[in-house]
Amino acid sequence: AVYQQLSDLRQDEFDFVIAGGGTAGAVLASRLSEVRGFQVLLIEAGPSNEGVLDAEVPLFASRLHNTIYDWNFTTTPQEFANGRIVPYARGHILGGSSSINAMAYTRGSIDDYDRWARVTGDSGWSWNKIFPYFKKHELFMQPTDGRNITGDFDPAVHGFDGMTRISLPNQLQRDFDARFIKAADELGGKFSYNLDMNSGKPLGSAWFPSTAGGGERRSSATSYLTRQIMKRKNLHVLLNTRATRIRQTSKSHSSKSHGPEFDTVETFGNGRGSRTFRATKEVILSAGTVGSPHILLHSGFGNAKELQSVGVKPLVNLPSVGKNLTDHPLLVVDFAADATEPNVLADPTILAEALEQWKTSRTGPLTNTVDNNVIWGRLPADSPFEDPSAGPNSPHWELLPAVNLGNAPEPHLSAFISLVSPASRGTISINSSDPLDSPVIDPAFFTAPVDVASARDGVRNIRTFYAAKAFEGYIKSESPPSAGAESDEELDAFISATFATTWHPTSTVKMSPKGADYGVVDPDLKVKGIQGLRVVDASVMPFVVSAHTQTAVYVIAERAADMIKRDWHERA
Ligand SMILES: Cc1cc2nc3c(=O)[nH]c(=O)nc-3n(C[C@H](O)[C@H](O)[C@H](O)COP(=O)(O)OP(=O)(O)OC[C@H]3O[C@@H](n4cnc5c(N)ncnc54)[C@H](O)[C@@H]3O)c2cc1C
Repeated sequence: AVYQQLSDLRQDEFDFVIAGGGTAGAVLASRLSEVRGFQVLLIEAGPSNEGVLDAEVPLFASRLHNTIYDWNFTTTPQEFANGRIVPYARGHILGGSSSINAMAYTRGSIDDYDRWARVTGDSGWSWNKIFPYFKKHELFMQPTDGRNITGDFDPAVHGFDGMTRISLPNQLQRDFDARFIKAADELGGKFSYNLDMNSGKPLGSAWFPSTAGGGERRSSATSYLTRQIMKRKNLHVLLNTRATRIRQTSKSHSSKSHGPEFDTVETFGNGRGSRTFRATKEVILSAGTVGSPHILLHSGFGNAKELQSVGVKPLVNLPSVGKNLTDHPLLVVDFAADATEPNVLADPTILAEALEQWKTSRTGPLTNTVDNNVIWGRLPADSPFEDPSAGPNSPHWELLPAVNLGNAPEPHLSAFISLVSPASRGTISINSSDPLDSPVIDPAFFTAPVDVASARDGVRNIRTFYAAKAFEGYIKSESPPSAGAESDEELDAFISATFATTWHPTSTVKMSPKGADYGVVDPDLKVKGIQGLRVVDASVMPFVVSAHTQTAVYVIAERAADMIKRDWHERA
């Protein structure tokens, strides 16, 4: 059942209490409630995703920023940006960031997951062991325009009966998509066509799949918390309620070998007072890379001195909480182009027609996400920097072409450049003892010089790609503010003045080997040194994957659900 407010829920005790109904939280609630004997409570700070049109129409994704469906965070002033503050969207809605994201469906490389296995000492996180979970999550389907996609993807690496509908672009972009493939063939080498960049070897140019299968957004809420699943008597979904702290109670167990048990979640419901919920089996934090360390810090988990300095009583000495924040910075380079693709979002007449088409048949321009194509590449082999990537299959940058998007009325072609193997590390911290205050978010973008080098390399590579003969007569010239920036210094000034985020923060509650004196959770995602508490979301990644992060979160949650079921000797 779904409860809109705290007072609607009668029960106070459950087997599992999950804080955060986002990407990972919804997967866990769905999978754990497959076991009829498990009573599961999912607590989400935001409202329902039901009936939110902007969260259904793929091309409307950007309209969800700065709304009630976004936490509307901002970063601290960023040093490399001369003190500029960067907006930092996070989903505040059932389905979390999967309900507001750009829907790119990318897994990362073999090396990304094999590095996780290596640094945690758990082979279960390796590419080969995780691979079945990609298939369990994915329901790959035909694009809604019905075109023949043979040769555009490799069926062997996809799942066809999983939970989340995935597809290649639902509609081709006239003028552009064919030229993109031609350019890849013409230039070859690092730009060569890659049949399927979700094979674990993403480098090269490829078609770009998304979680907009069937022409509409598929989030963890629409795919794992369907109406049918929501009818389960043992599944309770509480909306509009914040988890504020994790606590011990008089009922908590404690043992010398396993430490104290944290079995209770303190909540606050939208101005309607607070209440606690007890988990007889486990509390699971799934509040995301910003939310999970925020709750832990306010509960007294962290660096004792730092907690004391803001008036929080230290309870569990875990100095890594909130550290290692890793994110992918983003740049946009624009080109004037002879692009005849309609600018749907900027023209009210075209938009009205496109919306009608979407409503009647889930076809047309609104079914696509911002990009149909992608290029993944690496810094040159002779780069003087220590390689921050997981290995030779992991890209340093991603180039995403977008046609006629944004408010500029004149035809243009953009390239989004995302730095997907960054070396910079930031922090999530708190500056008060009030858990309702916003956390302090400092991604410390571009504090590692290799990230600046990757950004310059990305800009230079999109220029090389767009200079292919395939684009002759189509691309006219590069537009300001990047136009004319050639030297390292000129490019650095452009990067510093304009970079934003790709919204891929991870690693603030990172995994480390059992027994390690760093990290926050063990490879089974249990918080070190205590009992009864796991963290399952993007925050546990020991390193960010060199890809958009939602798919990695889905497979973390799928594996976690299996681990939890196994621990409690239950099977669906
Ligand atoms: C604008 C945007 C665009 C993106 N684009 C893409 C993309 O195209 N492809 C891709 O792969 N990835 C993308 N990402 C990243 C991806 O969506 C995230 O990595 C992933 O969804 C994170 O999952 P999560 O479960 O860790 O956190 P989330 O999905 O963010 O879930 C956390 C949930 O916890 C809730 N919560 C937080 N604090 C509390 C609290 N105290 N009490 C109760 N509930 C709480 C939140 O409201 C939220 O619902 C994007 C993200 C954003 C924000």
